[in-house]
Amino acid sequence: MLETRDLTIRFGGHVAVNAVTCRFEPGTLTAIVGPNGAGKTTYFNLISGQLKASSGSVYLGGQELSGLSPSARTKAGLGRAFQLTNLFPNLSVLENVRLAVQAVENVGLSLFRIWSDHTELTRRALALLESVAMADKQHMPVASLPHGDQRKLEVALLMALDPKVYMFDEPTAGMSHDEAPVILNLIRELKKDRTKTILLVEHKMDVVRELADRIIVLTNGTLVADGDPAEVIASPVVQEAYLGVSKEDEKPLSHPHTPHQGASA
Ligand SMILES: Nc1ncnc2c1ncn2[C@@H]1O[C@H](COP(=O)(O)OP(=O)(O)OP(=O)(O)O)[C@@H](O)[C@H]1O
Repeated sequence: MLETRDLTIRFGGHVAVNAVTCRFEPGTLTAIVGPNGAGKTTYFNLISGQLKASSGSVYLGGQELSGLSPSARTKAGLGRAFQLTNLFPNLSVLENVRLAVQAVENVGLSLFRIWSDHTELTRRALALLESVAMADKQHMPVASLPHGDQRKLEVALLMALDPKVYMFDEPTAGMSHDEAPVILNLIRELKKDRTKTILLVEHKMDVVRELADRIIVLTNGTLVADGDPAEVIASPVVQEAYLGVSKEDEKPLSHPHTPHQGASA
């Protein structure tokens, strides 16, 4: 179980995440919604360690993660999408995924192991690429991929880690109508594994309605609603004050935008 306790960050005088205490259970997909600037991405950054909290703590399976680096948190089981800028832009799509699989397998520098495991690693890397419908792009350099493919590759790399917790920050943002279903299908598949905890920041209300087992609402950095999706969506306070949409409305919760630099998932 992932847990935040009184998690808080201040930027100067502005409290972007304000004492958020919340538990996320395995087998549950929790959607995190709220208006632009509510603190959703910042909350993710505090959990994954990209930002250092002003106060409060993060626990995963009882282990305190506060103070650990993002990579140490990844080792502990937190899965936040890679930023492609951290990859090898001139290596191919397949080579990048194979490196991710290899890193998790801890093959190390034994030349014999690398050679003998090569076929198996390639097979696993290809299977991951197939799951994001990118096997046909395996030989392309990562740097030359269009935006939608880059986002799909981020998800393939995340799956290579096989984390306990999957954190998706607007996973289909900027994708075409053809591409988005690939990612949504993958999330549907991941949900079937009851050992995984999934967090999803998402503006698209129809996606939230379909995928979420639970919704939490942040506004001005504060947790203002938490519960069953239908109840949270229907609650007058959320409808009127925070979402600004009518019950039947399928419009986004707020306007999608480009994620902040250094904070994309
Ligand atoms: N590194 C930073 N320095 C200063 N202020 C920041 C920083 N990161 C975020 N903020 C501020 O914190 C607040 C929360 O931003 P955040 O991006 O977390 O909101 P969000 O809910 O993810 O919004 P959106 O839906 O637009 O993505 C905003 O007022 C933002 O300007």
